[in-house]
Amino acid sequence: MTRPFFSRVRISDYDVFERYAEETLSVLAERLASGHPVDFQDAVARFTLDSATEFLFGKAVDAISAGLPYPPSSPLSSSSSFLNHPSTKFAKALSQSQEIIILCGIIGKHWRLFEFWRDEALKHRKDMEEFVSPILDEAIMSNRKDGNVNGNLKEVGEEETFLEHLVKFTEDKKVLIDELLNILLAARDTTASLLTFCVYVLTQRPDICARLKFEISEKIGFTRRPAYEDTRDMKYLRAFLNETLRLYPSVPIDARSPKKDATLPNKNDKPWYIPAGTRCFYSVFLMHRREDLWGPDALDFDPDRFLDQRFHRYLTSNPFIFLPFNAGPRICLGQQFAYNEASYFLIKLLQKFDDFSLALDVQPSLPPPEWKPEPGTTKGRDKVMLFSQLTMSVKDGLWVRMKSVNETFQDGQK
Ligand code: HEM
Repeated sequence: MTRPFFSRVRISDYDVFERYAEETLSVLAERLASGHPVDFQDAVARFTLDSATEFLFGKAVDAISAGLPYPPSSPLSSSSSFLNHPSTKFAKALSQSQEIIILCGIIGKHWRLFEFWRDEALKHRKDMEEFVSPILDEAIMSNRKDGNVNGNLKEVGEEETFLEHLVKFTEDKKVLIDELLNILLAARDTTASLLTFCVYVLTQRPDICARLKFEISEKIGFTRRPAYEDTRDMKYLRAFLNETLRLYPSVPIDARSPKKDATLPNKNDKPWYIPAGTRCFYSVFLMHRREDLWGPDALDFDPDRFLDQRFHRYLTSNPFIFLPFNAGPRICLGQQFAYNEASYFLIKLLQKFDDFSLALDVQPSLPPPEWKPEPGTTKGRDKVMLFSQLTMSVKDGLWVRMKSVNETFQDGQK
């Protein structure tokens, strides 16, 4: 019932992204103009939460209107209007539910003992339901009004939200909330992670930033909003997104368990025997950095590897070495939505900003100084601390400075 909703027409409706990208970029510009750096990771998590809730429920939680945090070292950091904003409650409940999911996954079947006295997720679920419940009621009522009580009209309507589509199948509020929150969890932090690491790379690689801007100037210019037809043909942008997902995959570790007893090949030895039901974890993060799979420059950030002969040499012949969205029947349903959303946001960002740099003076967590770069490893390469729960992020936010593109530059490129 979910799959038809992710059709091309639906996911290439860029109006959903426009409003929240505009709002996020103006909030960022305002804060930067006041002389403060911004936590880019926090800003894009607000953007992806607003776009995803609008796409799914037809109503955004409006997380961007809460404003942005100040660096923890700033005396302005704990404004009560920011901390008590209704969207902050929703976002916090979503993140804390995610932490419980991870714990539950790690502890496995003994998790029930931890919940002997109380349901750990209940409070967070209630906080989210407070927002979702009235929207559900409205969708159920309107479905009944349309005379579709028995759910006969199951095709996806043109202007329909995901929720309006789901209520044609069931009015069971528990099922509806589970479905919606499941997709929201899958959609928000993954795309926020991708955008965060894209900007981290831009702070390190002005050469890549210049090539992206060149492609934008050729295809769209610096004043027009991007359309689906523009982003579809932007090869360097897509290669940049893929290279970011290769070295900084949003989902760095994944797992599968076989339904029946199975074996896995073991290069120079007998195959591995995997009994049915055994959970096998694998690191997409490490696989994406292997020189035997990606070549001797596997550790270098180079989008061209998705455009030149290396693409055919390594990837066409062995496509399962690149798994940011996983593969097979349970491949990410939102893959195209994510590419569209990230492309849209990055184009708008690069149309408006320049000179991206890390604000290391306010960055709360930095890699320890003894982590010196070592050839053949990525130890000590990154200037920020990577952090991983279900998704990968920058520990304690990605604090950056960037400059608004000046008018002269814009005019010169038109
Ligand atoms: C850069 C962004 C994203 C990345 C890297 C990503 C990655 C993934 C991965 C690795 C999985 C498979 C998890 C597993 O092994 O079970 C997955 C599943 C899924 N993703 Fe995404 N995702 C992204 C964005 C999105 C978005 C924006 C949506 C929805 C709008 C979405 C919806 C889903 C859904 C519904 C599933 C479950 C599919 C199923 O089990 O059949 N994802 N995603």
